Amino acid sequence: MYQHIKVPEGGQKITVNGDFSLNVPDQPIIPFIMGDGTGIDITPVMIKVIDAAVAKAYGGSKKIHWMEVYAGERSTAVYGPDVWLPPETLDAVREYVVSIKGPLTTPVGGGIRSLNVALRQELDLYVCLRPIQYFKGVPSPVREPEKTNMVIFRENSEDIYAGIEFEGESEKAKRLIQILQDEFGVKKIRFPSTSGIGIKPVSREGTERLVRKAIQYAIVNNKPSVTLVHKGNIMKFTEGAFRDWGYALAQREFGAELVDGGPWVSFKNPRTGTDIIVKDVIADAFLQQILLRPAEYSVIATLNLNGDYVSDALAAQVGGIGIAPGANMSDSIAMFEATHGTAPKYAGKDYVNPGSEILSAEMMLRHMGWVEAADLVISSMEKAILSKKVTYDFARLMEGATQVSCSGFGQVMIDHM
Ligand SMILES: NC(=O)C1=CN([C@@H]2O[C@H](COP(=O)(O)OP(=O)(O)OC[C@H]3O[C@@H](n4cnc5c(N)ncnc54)[C@H](OP(=O)(O)O)[C@@H]3O)[C@@H](O)[C@H]2O)C=CC1
Ligand SMILES: O=C(O)CCC(=O)C(=O)O
Ligand SMILES: [Mg+2]
Repeated sequence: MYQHIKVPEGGQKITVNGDFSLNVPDQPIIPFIMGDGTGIDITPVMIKVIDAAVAKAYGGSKKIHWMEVYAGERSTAVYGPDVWLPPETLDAVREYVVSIKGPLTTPVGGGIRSLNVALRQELDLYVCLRPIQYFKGVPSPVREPEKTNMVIFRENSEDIYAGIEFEGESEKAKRLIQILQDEFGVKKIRFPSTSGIGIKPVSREGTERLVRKAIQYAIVNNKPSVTLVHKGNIMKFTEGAFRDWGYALAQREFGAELVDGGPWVSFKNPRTGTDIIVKDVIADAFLQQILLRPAEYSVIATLNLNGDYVSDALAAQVGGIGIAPGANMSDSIAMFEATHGTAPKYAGKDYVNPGSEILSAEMMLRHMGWVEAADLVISSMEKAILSKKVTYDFARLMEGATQVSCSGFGQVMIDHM
């Protein structure tokens, strides 16, 4: 049925019900993308650790059947020189519902557009969910890292990531600038003859579906607040509109009411009766407040570019992007992936921290309802860190640590299960 994807025998598909709940068989087939760069180091370690956790948690009654699907450099090797994202990869990710990927390279300036962004857009994985959690013993640049406890909902389908860009001095850029000047009265393009032009679409629908998910998450997980992070003072009809549409949604769909005349709004959590405040903050102020007053923030809903910046910044506060997991989700499909990239200087050296991808897989197990295996991943991660047998990123900041390799850290985790 597929050209190059080999469907494992003995496994079954995860399926989705009408209410978007999952039917997860005991032997599910999970597609994975190995990833470029350090993907070849971390993905096999992730698989080994997750297989060990599942085997230990369920005594052999459950098992994941991993199915490699291709994107990035491995895809060009398998499908041909210019095939970076074969259609059958998208088909398989859709068909098998839950998947995981390693990082994929995107060149700066010219060259292919991001495959990571393409996967999110093609599959309409509109939520990028990135929890920021502190593990005891992890070295952090801040004094009280345990106060940083947030969950980022990054809008994943719009904003400047739509890739509508025209190179400076190209015919298209010149035409667009001409139209802006002639038809829209634009006078403020400082150097029109050499300006590249980028377009930033942000819609009400896109904002509402993201903010709705963030508020629902706050309700289910009994969180005290949802903060809309934006740069709406400068970009009024994109980032400012994100804020306004977010507040309007909270009022319309969740019955939130103005706090002290607004703009903050608040409503009672229907499950627990506690207050949930929906507030907003401008992105630059947010970036200093997460260092100075992190405990004031809980669930974060933000646009695509802000979410990208904020993810790495918050990850650094709890130990870095070596331990920063994530998921890309639509209502039905979920593709898990680390926050970090391919770290090319370390590729193939069995060196980097596999923690982000392992914790992304932990989110995947929880999403599948395999809570016992997910708990085992978390507890073995905690014990591994407390044993101080850690990869270079933690070892260089920890006193008395023993530095282990990428696969070595996976083994330390397994030894602690
Ligand atoms: N979702 C995805 O697939 C993503 C892909 N990318 C792509 O990755 C490529 C490289 O991007 P770059 O900007 O260098 O960002 P990276 O996230 O790949 O690396 C930046 C730095 O983060 C640290 N780091 C990254 N991964 C790990 C890890 N597993 N363990 C410990 N530390 C880690 C390293 O820090 P140090 O030098 O201090 O050791 C590294 O030099 C680009 O092509 C980019 O587009 C980027 C982000 C996400
Ligand atoms: O697509 C890329 O290469 C970068 C993506 C990224 O930085 C992210 O998803 O956080
Ligand atoms: Mg990023």
